[in-house]
Parts: sequence; structure tokens; C-alpha cells
Amino acid sequence: MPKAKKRPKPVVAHHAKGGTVPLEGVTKQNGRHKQHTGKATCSLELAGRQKPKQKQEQHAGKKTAAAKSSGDGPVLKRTLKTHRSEDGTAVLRCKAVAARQAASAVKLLVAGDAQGTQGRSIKSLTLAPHITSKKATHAIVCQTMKFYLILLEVIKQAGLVESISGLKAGSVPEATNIPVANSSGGPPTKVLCPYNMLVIVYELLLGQGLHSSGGGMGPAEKVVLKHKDRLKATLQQMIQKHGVKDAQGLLPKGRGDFMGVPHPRSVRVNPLRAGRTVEAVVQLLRSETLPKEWKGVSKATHDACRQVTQDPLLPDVLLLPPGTDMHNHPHVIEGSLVLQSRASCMPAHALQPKPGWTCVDCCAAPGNKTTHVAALMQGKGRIIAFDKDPSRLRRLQATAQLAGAVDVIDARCQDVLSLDPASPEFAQVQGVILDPSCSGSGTVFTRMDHLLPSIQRRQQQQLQQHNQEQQHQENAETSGEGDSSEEGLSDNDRDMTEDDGQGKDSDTHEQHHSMEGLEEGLGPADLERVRHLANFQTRALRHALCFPALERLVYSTCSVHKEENEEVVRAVLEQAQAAGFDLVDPFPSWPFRGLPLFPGSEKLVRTDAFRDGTDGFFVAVFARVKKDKKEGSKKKKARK
Ligand SMILES: C[S@@+](CC[C@H](N)C(=O)[O-])C[C@H]1O[C@@H](n2cnc3c(N)ncnc32)[C@H](O)[C@@H]1O
Repeated sequence: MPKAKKRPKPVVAHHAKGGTVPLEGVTKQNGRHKQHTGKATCSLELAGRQKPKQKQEQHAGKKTAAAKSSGDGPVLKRTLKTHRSEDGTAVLRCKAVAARQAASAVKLLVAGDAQGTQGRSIKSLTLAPHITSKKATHAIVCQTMKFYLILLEVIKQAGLVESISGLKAGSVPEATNIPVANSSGGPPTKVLCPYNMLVIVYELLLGQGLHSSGGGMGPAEKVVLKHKDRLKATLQQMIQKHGVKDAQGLLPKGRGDFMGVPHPRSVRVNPLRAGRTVEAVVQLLRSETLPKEWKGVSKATHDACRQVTQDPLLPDVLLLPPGTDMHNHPHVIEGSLVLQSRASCMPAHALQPKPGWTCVDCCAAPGNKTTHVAALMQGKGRIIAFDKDPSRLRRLQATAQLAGAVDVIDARCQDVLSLDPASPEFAQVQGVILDPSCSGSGTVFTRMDHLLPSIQRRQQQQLQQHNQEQQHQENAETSGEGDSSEEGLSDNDRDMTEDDGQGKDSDTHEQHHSMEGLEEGLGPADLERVRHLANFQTRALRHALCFPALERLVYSTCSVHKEENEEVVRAVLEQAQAAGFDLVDPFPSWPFRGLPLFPGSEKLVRTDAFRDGTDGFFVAVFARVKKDKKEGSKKKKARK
């Protein structure tokens, strides 16, 4: 029977330059929110602090929390039902908490998008441990982001605020507050958080609606409520002007019914904690009835666990129905199961590490692959895990602790390019994982980055361009001008055709989708960014191939761009071959291969977000096939 476990205690990591880094914040699940002693209120700004009792109410309500991540319409309906208390205050508080959390997530997403970093995904922001109403928060964020441009337009056209420049992608607001227009025409007298306002306007126009509980409202809510008729009328005018049925019709074509790709939920069995075989874990999940104290596990999750299957390719990976919420499952909390995508489990298997090996994980945080390698090595051997980002290294340490792999993993805060592979301390390194920073384009749809303003804007522009081109062609046809289909292809179409090298015949439809908004949408800025990343990836790969005793190296990305994948491999292949390595096929039964850009690319592995039930991913394995000529002759000389 699983017992409720405490979260791991803070740990300490080595810092290359400065000794140790205290890892406070690793376990900030509890105690993050101070308690609020004021009156219950529906104010989004003021209702953020919770009493423990109200936390419990929320927790119990998780089971049926609204918030279908993929649905439209009033996302908080069921949350409201489950949290109903006699005077209705708990209902309003829960809604307010979810909305407040959603507003901060929207703010971070928009800021990251405007800076071009795309660092945090909707999922990571809304499913983080400190988020109390995960499903509701996730749903509000998805919906607000989906209608982001429309909501901005409504706010602007309704003249609600004097300036919304802070909300435009490309200019992250320095201050989060914006002045509110004074209805009497005088200077602005109030300020409000634009992201709160966006979420509230979403709720008013497209969600559950707003309910005033009397006093205690925050400024954003007050403003929105005051101008609600104007906002509603503005949206109606926009709908009429565009001749569409509803707000959904205002979305770029195809976006209305698309809210991510439903992948099976994959979990990896961690034998270092599970203490039983994968088959035994499958049996346990199918039959287990969790004790009542595990309130965080819903009936839906219980039922889903009964349908668990083993992945046909990766023996320690289990598959559950899409959307299964395993975050609060006891086996996840105690580290026996690790929430990890199928594709992300490929590199460790591709490495085929043996117990007792010494390995290096070059870009290791947050440590999913490091701990997977540790598990495959049965906790015997050593993994030196590098990451140059101290806060991410802290996450790696926490991951290692949860996975029961701290004794095996030596975490170091260091730029991998600054280490010397010829140093005696690396003389035994046999396995290397290189999973460097990449564009993440393969995870766009699972991360739901397609909801980010920059991508929505780009799609809008492409759609407009496409419509104009179509109009132009129709006009030309009517006026009798001919046009060959080849000439009719746009540069983007041509790029797509050239890049579309795999599974062309059987997978045209999926290929089309998987490229949509990715290769097709690589504008000059994106291309610049991808090339910059590819430059680092190539240098890191060259560097990582220099460990003298290296047997096997796995290079992986969650990108679909050939610049970060096949072209990186091609750039180092000659040097690798001269050093005695060659590409080998880690998964001969896997049908989907690298783009055919050079001989040997058939040994490369690709996964596709629309075809393979996981993220878009790339894996290349270099294995030593013969001794480095120079090394060999040195050794011969030494023997003589
Ligand atoms: C894609 S993530 C790695 C994910 C990790 N392999 C996992 O499975 O959990 C890339 C990581 O590389 C780190 N990184 C980027 N450049 C680096 C460098 N020059 N040296 C070391 N780490 C680096 C980033 O901080 C980031 O944590």
C-alpha cells in the first residue's frame, strides 16, 4: 500500500566556480502561499490567499474540476458546482484563485513569447506543484490564450483602457499595471493588471460570466463589470462585421477546433523506487484501490489506470488514456513512476548503458534522461550531469532525489563546453547523453505554444497572404492569364515539399499537419534563432565526441527542424568517423527515420507529434566501431 510521503528536503548542488549552491525552493510545494484572514470575496486580486480549510475544499473539488483542457465554453461550470458552500463564498474564492493563477500564467507566457524565449509552457505553468486548482487554471489559460488576440481587440475597440500597448507582443510591459481611462474624460485615476483584465474579460464574454459579491472587488474586475455592456456590444459588432456565428468564428481557420494533440499519457517505471518489475507495476495499477487519504486521485484516474498498457518499443514505459491526470498519484509522488513523454524516454534506451558504466549527461536539467540512465544502470556506476543554469540544476537535484539516484548522479553547474574531455577524471566515460537546448518545435502542439500571440499573429498573416494569393489567382484565371502549378507554389510551400522527406506516400496528411506552423512558419527571426541553436548543438556534439573511452553517444532534440537534427549530425559525421565512430540504429523496428539528406541518415530516428502519440523528437546514436587511429598507434607505441 502506498503511504503518503513527504516531499524531498532541500538539497545542495556543486557549483563549478563557487563551491555549493543552496537548493532552497526545490520543495516549495507547501507554504508558498501565506494565509489570508480577510473576508471571502470574488475579487481576483484580493482572493489569492487561502485558508487551509478552503484549500481542502478545493482539493476535494479537483475530482470534477471543470475545465476540460480541450473544450470550449464555460470552463468553470463544474468547479463552481463542486465548490458550492452555503453562502457561496467558497465558490467565488475557488474561481478567483484559479483566475488569479491563470492571470500570472498568461503574463509569463506573453512575456516569454515577446522575448522570443518561449521558456515556460502552458502545461508547466498551470500544472506546477504550487498551483492549487490545476485543471481549472489550465482551462482558463488555454481559453484566454486561444482568444487572446480577439480579447485584446475587444478591449481596444471598446475603449476600455487608455493604453494597451503593454499587451502587445514584442513589448513586454515594464510595469504590469496600466492606466484606466476615466469615463469623464479626465486623466486616468486607476491602474490595473492587464493580465487579470484579460482573464476577467474572457470570463465575462466567453466563459462562465462574472458574479459580483458586493464589495472587495479588485480594480480589474470593477472596470470590466462597469463596462460589461460595452464589451459585449463590441464583441457582437465584431461577429456581425465578419459575418460569423460566434467568437469561435473569429479565430483563424482551423484554430477553432484545435486545442492540442491528444497523446496517450506516458509514465516511466523507475525501478530504483518501484521495487518491482514493470509487469508487476502494470498489474498493480490495474488492480489497485488507493486508500482514501489519497484524495488527489480522482475516479477518472483510477479507471484510467485499469487500462494501462506497456509501450511496445520501450519496455519501462507505460501508456494510459490521453488526459489521465497522474500528478497526484502516489506512485508519481513517491518516485516509482515518472511523468515523461514516450519520445523523451528514447535517448536513455538508445544509449544502452550497462551497470557500472561512467556516463556524462552534457545538458542534463531537469534530469529526466539522467535519472532514466541511472535506472537502466540499475543504480550502479556514475553519471556526471552538467547544466550551466543553477536554478535548473536545482531541479535536476530534486529529480535525482525523488528518483532515488542521488548516489549515482554527480550534478555540476558548468558550461559543458568548458570541460576538458581529456582530463583524467573523464578517462572512464563510456556513455554520453547530449540533449541540448533546442527550439522545442516538436513540442509546440503538446506544449500548446500554438496559442502564443506571436504564433497566432503569424498564422493570421499567413492566412491573409494565402487569401490574397487565392484572390489574385482567381482574378488571373477570370482574365485568362495562365499559371503553372509549380510557379504557383509559394516559397513556403516549396520549403515544405523539399523538407518533407519521410513517409511522404503514406503520411501526407500527418506530414502536412506536423509541418503546419513550424517549417512553414519559420520566418527570418525563427530561422536565425534555429541557426544560433544549431551552432551550439554542433559545437557541443563535436566536443562530446572527444571523451577518450567513449563507447556510445546519444544526440537528441525535441525539434522537428533539420537544421537542429540531420544537419548537426552531418556537420560532425566525418570527424566522428575519423575518430572511429559511426551512426548506429538504436531502434531497428521503429519505422520513421531521419530526413534522407546524406548516407547514414536512415539510422536516425524521428517521431512525429501527429503520428506517433508523442512529441516530435530526434535521436542519433554514435557508437565506437573501431579504435581512434591516433589512439591505437599511441597505445601500440606505449606497449612497445
Ligand atoms: C533540453 S534541456 C535538457 C533536458 C534534459 N536532458 C532532460 O531530459 O531532463 C537543455 C538543458 O541544457 C542546458 N544547457 C544549455 N547550454 C548549456 C551548456 N553550454 N552547458 C551545459 N548546459 C547547458 C540548459 O540549461 C537546459 O537545462
